Amino acid sequence: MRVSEPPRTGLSFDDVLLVPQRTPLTSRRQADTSSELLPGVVLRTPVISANTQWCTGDRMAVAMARCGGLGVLHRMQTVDQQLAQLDAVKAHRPGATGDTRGTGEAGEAGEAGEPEKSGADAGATCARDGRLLVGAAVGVTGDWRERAERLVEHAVDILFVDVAHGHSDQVVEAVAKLRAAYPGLPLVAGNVATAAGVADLAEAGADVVKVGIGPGGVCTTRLVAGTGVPQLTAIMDCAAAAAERGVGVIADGGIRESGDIAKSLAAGAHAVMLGSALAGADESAATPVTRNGRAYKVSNGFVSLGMKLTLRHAAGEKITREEVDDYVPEGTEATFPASGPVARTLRRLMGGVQSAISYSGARDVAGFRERAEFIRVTAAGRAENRPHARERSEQIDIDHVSRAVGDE
Ligand SMILES: NC(=O)c1ccc[n+]([C@@H]2O[C@H](COP(=O)([O-])OP(=O)(O)OC[C@H]3O[C@@H](n4cnc5c(N)ncnc54)[C@H](O)[C@@H]3O)[C@@H](O)[C@H]2O)c1
Repeated sequence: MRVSEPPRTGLSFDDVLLVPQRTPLTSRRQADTSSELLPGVVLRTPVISANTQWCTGDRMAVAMARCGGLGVLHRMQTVDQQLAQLDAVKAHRPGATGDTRGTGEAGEAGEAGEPEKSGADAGATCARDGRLLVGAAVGVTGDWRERAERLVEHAVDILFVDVAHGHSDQVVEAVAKLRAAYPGLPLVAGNVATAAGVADLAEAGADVVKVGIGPGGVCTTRLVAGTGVPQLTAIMDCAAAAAERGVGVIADGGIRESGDIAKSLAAGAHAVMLGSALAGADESAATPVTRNGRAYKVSNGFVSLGMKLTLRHAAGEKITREEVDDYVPEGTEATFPASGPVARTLRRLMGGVQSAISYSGARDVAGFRERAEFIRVTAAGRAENRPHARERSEQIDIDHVSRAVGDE
């Protein structure tokens, strides 16, 4: 056993605030949230929907790409099921119908996720062939090679090698094999929480590393395994190592509000991955339920069963009680309040990020990363951060505002 000397402090999102700085902007709408995840892949909304069974299927992947973000199809299903979802995303015709993100007025970046009345997918994330860009997850055991091969045959744009402990020999070897088999294919690998993890995955051939051990909204790794690095420190450590090697970073987990997205980008992430924050959306793969007259979406069993049993269940096999009892889950099932179209959530989140960029005196994400200054806060500071005048916070109740503008 050793304790790092001098003892290091791991910081979480709530441990810091961004210090306001003089801005040249006259409106937050002038701030540009675009971020280059990979050479040639720019996300106008640097948000990726999580590759979990209760977040990203084809509906969510289409909606995310149309809003300028990205969806990653989960692997908690058979290869054929995942391919059917991939084909469905690729069959979507940008501009075919409705609600997408606008380009904003001339000279302004516009608000992310903004519906565009003309129906054109103007700000959508597209591949070179004009179809929507989409990612898909693979593991490192079982049929993973076949899964990867068939996803590539079906024109997946980015492969995500996603394993709980990504800094393992097994994952490093899998990434190296995929890199050798598909030299030009964008590869994301994770999850890790240290500079050493980034170095090994980058060396193996990952273009982007996914960062986060245990911060997720439904994750219990830190309780079950007592393991993890507070997420802001993990992002900062990993982003520094990634910058040295010219690879990207996705901050995965622990983000509840737009301020946390802003802090992640300021700390060096090129995009964030959201699960719980998007799972209540109409397009999420979670199951809709109504309880006491209110609409919710619920996660659907993967967490309690784990990867192997979930895959057997998806293939129609019977699972015994013993097998379920033998599995040690590192997560918890969850219920998410229904939150309407994901475009609405993204618009709100990106509005917050635009505010953060302008408060830091920057115009875009690159400038934000350079200029941002974090100040640590105490418990008293954290208490001050939240609305604390009850009558006033009731006055600005968001449901009340929605009703007033006839949003519901
Ligand atoms: N990063 C996190 O905090 C976290 C924690 C738990 C699960 N998850 C997510 O759950 C999903 C399933 O992940 P998974 O890894 O269980 O999938 P999986 O069951 O496909 O496991 C992949 C391989 O990693 C090995 N593995 C898993 N945890 C390990 C550990 N602690 N040490 C060494 N090897 C380990 C497994 O034995 C297996 O060989 C993924 O999406 C993952 O990101 C994430």
